[in-house]
Order: sequence, then C-alpha cells, then structure tokens
Amino acid sequence: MVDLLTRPDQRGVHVYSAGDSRLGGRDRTRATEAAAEFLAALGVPLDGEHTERTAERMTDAYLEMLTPRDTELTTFPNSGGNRELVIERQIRFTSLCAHHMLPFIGVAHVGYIPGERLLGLSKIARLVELFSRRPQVQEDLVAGIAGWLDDNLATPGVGVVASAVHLCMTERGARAHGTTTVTSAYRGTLLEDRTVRGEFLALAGTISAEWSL
Ligand SMILES: Nc1nc2c(ncn2[C@@H]2O[C@H](COP(=O)(O)OP(=O)(O)OP(=O)(O)O)[C@@H](O)[C@H]2O)c(=O)[nH]1
Ligand SMILES: [Zn+2]
Repeated sequence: MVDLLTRPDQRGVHVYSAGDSRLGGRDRTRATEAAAEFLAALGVPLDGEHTERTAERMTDAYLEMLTPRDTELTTFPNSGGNRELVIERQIRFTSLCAHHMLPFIGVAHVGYIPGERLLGLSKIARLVELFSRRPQVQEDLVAGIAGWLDDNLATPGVGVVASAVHLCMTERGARAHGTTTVTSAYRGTLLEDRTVRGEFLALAGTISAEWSL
C-alpha cells in the first residue's frame, strides 16, 4: 500500500495531494456507467426528472467521500520545550465502512505529547480528514492517525479516540439504532502509562453523548 503522505520538505511540511491517492486510478466515466447498471439491476428507474443524473451524482458523491482535500501538514520546532499534552477535541469526520461502503460518521479526540516538533493545531483536524476519506474499519482509522503522529513528530506519546455511528449498523442489518462505536489507539507513554492515558481521557472528556448526527 502506498504511503498516504509524502516525506516532509525542508520546512517540515508534509504535502498531500489527491493526485497521490493510494486508491489507484479512478475512472469517473466507468464508475458512472457501473452505477447506472447497479441501480438498474436494483430496479431503480433512472428516467425521471430527478434521477436522470443520479448515477453521475452517486459517482461524484463517492469520489468526494474517497478524496481528502489537498493538505499541507506543517510542523514546527518545539523551541519552547513544551512537554504537556496537546489535545484537539471533537474533530468531526466521515469515513466509509470497508464492508458495506456505507458512511460512518463521528468525532475524534486526538492528543499528543510534544517531542522535537509541534504540529499546527488545524493540521490535527486535517490529519483526521486525510485518514478518514477511504474505505476502512474504524480501528484502522484511529491506528492510522496515531501511527502518523508517532512516526512524524517523534512524540513521547499519542492518543486517539473516535466515536462514530455506522449506518451499516443502525440502518440495516442489526438495525441497532442509537448505537455508537468507540475505538482508541495509543502510542508511547499513553500506551504504557495508565496515569498519562487517564489524564488524556479526562481532558478529552466523555465522548459518548457529545454529538449527534
Ligand atoms: N470491527 C469492525 N467491524 C465493522 C466495522 N464496520 C462494519 N463492521 C462490521 O463488519 C461485519 C461484516 O459482517 P458480515 O457478516 O460479513 O456482513 P453482514 O452480513 O452485512 O453482517 P450484518 O451487519 O450483521 O448484517 C459486521 O459485523 C459489521 O458490523 C468497523 O469499523 N470495525
Ligand atoms: Zn459496514
């Protein structure tokens, strides 16, 4: 699998462009034809005023959900020598369940202990988007974000917690309305030291009832 992000340039900026997509080639025309065929096979008529462009819209909707915005992830030297947790809370994300290609939608809390470098705060939210817009399981989403921070910031510790509603759980199959899925990933001291992890979770706050679709 191709690495999602390039190595940093001399300014410490990691550049991501949709052109680097790890998902490989995209063929919008082919996808639209396939969507039309798929909908026809499901018995959905496509000749109405509102449906004549539905296959095309469906394709564009999926392409958008599978494509993060171009992003620069800027890091700075930690010249102040800060060593306390930095947490960005309630970062909204939309991803696609790898099993059903239905959205799962939620929020993530992301924290790290600064090491040699600091990451711009907005970049934490951008990082969540970068890792969200792909088909996956929620466990891999939090692991990907934690792994990137661990690899690229040389941080002593990272914590990522996400809570999401999976439409494949709530609207079909189990039809378990109201359920949320919580996943977490820890690296470094947050993995090894329960006290630090407890501080992260206390500062991040309870995640369960803080948001709704
Ligand atoms: N671990 C994990 N499982 C997921 C995630 N998203 C969806 N799933 C589960 O993937 C499983 C796929 O199970 P299958 O039995 O192959 O599919 P299915 O027949 O559609 O299953 P049901 O959803 O129970 O109807 C289901 O239990 C889903 O709830 C995720 O992010 N992480
Ligand atoms: Zn699913």
